[in-house]
Amino acid sequence: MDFNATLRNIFVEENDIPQEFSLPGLIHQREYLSNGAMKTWDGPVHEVYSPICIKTENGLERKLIGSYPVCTAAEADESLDAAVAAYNNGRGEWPTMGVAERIHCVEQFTGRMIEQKDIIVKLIMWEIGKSFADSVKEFDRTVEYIYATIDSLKNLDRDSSGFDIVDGIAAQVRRSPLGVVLCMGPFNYPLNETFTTLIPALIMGNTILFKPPKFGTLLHYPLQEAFRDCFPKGVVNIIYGRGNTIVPGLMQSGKINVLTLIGSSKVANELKKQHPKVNRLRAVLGLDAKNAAIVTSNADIELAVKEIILGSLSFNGQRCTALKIVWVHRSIADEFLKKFSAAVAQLRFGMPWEKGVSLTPLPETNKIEYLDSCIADAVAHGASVVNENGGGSEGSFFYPAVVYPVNSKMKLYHEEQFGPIVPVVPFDDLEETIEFLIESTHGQQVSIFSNDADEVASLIDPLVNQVSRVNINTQCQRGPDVFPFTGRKDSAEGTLSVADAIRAFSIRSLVAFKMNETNKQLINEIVHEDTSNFLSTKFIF
Ligand SMILES: NC(=O)C1=CN([C@@H]2O[C@H](COP(=O)(O)OP(=O)(O)OC[C@H]3O[C@@H](n4cnc5c(N)ncnc54)[C@H](OP(=O)(O)O)[C@@H]3O)[C@@H](O)[C@H]2O)C=CC1
Ligand SMILES: O=C(O)[C@H](O)COP(=O)(O)O
Repeated sequence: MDFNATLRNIFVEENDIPQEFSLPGLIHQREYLSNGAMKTWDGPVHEVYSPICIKTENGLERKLIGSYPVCTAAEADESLDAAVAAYNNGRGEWPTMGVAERIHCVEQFTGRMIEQKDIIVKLIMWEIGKSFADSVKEFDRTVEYIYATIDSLKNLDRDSSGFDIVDGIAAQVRRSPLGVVLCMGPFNYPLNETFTTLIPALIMGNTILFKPPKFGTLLHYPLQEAFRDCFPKGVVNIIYGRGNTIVPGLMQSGKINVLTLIGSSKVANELKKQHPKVNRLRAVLGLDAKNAAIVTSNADIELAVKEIILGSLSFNGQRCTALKIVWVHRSIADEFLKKFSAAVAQLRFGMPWEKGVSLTPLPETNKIEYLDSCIADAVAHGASVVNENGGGSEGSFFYPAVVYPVNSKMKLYHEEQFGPIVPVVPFDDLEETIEFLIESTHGQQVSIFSNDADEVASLIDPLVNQVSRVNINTQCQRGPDVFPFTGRKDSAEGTLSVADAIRAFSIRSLVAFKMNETNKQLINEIVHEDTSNFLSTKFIF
């Protein structure tokens, strides 16, 4: 197959874009949601160019799809003040509202969100180049996550059975909100990763300042009015602009109580340092990873190839959970590489709306240059691209490269490439793979491929002490979303799953009663009042 010849057939002209996947014209947004109202913006805007390139008379060009405000620190500060006022030191309408009412607001919002599914899904596809099928999945999964969060909160509440008495003291545990949450997410799951933090933070009674990522901003517009209509004034504020210009001032103000960032550890560390009282800041972070696959001499090679293809190249490797380095026992390396390269050649690349495509355009404009530099560095240190056409690029497409043999002198051994390159490292002794994980600054997940029970068992213990999830004969992934999702070292802070996220965005406060006659009577009255309708009680674990 000639990669470049095939690509020439993929690119289309404007008029050839299938109608059902087109946007309803250019989407020029000039508003942002602050303090319960849409504020009109007449300042500078950011023009959004899709990673999807279109054939024009000037050659291939990223298609312009719309624009949005580039707010400044002044608008960000105003929105922050709105969130602070809505929280009102825990005395605002939202943090004091009963759980049942907050759930009701979130349900109403979700209903409105579902009405906007068509446009949101199309915008995910156009803004970040995710396949249409995967964009639909991202939307559906987000809605499921919201409903699961609601169920989880109801169950958390139901578990509270009044008071525990220890040493003559009765204590009730309440889950209280933390304050103002600054919420930021990455480009690769612009809807899902945002809502994974924003919704649990919101439902627990916190107020929100949300800044969408630069690739994946327009898709949040259809939700602005729903946020405005479903929540009290100032509870959700959305600010548009570049993170590096508007966020530092927010952190330096000391008014942010919780930083939640799904993105890179470099950004998270910088932002934490900017807070004047970092010990008063809670951070809930999902960060970068260098997840490894370990294919032992006892592996089912066909199965390993199938899983590692999915693990390393789904959405072009742009997943935090992607397999970003593959360790293969030297005795099976040739066979693995041959089968893996053949499987790569079977992957379909194409426009994101085409059925069955797995390789799609890359949104980051400097990405291809970075990926080329990784390959050049690996080649300079003795590796080569072993699959046909590997590393070729045109427009915003990059053909996956399988690079072998990778070693510790290379960037690809250490850095999170976050793109379609699969670095393969040969090993002789499993101890080498454990050493790699011990030395790594990351600690999210690992996948072991082996059919030997003793071998698998001998690896599990050392590996669970390095990463937060060990997958056996399967790729790394976040789901099912009810599983705890976190990481060690630089890969995370706090745990995100449905139930864990509710805990991450709240604090347990005690109400303690010395058990004398007066207090026994008081407790009876409180329990009676507050458990009459468990959902209306604010007394939850
Ligand atoms: N562990 C997890 O759960 C997940 C982790 N990730 C990680 O996310 C990364 C990819 O996403 P990416 O969008 O590139 O991540 P970034 O860290 O670059 O961006 C995340 C957010 O931080 C903002 N930001 C970036 N730079 C600054 C700055 N200097 N000051 C303030 N804010 C800033 C961005 O805004 P702006 O866009 O305006 O710059 C964006 O909203 C990968 O490392 C991936 O592993 C991705 C998904 C899940
Ligand atoms: O950004 C990511 O990679 C997501 O958190 C992982 O989700 P996935 O494993 O389901 O793709």
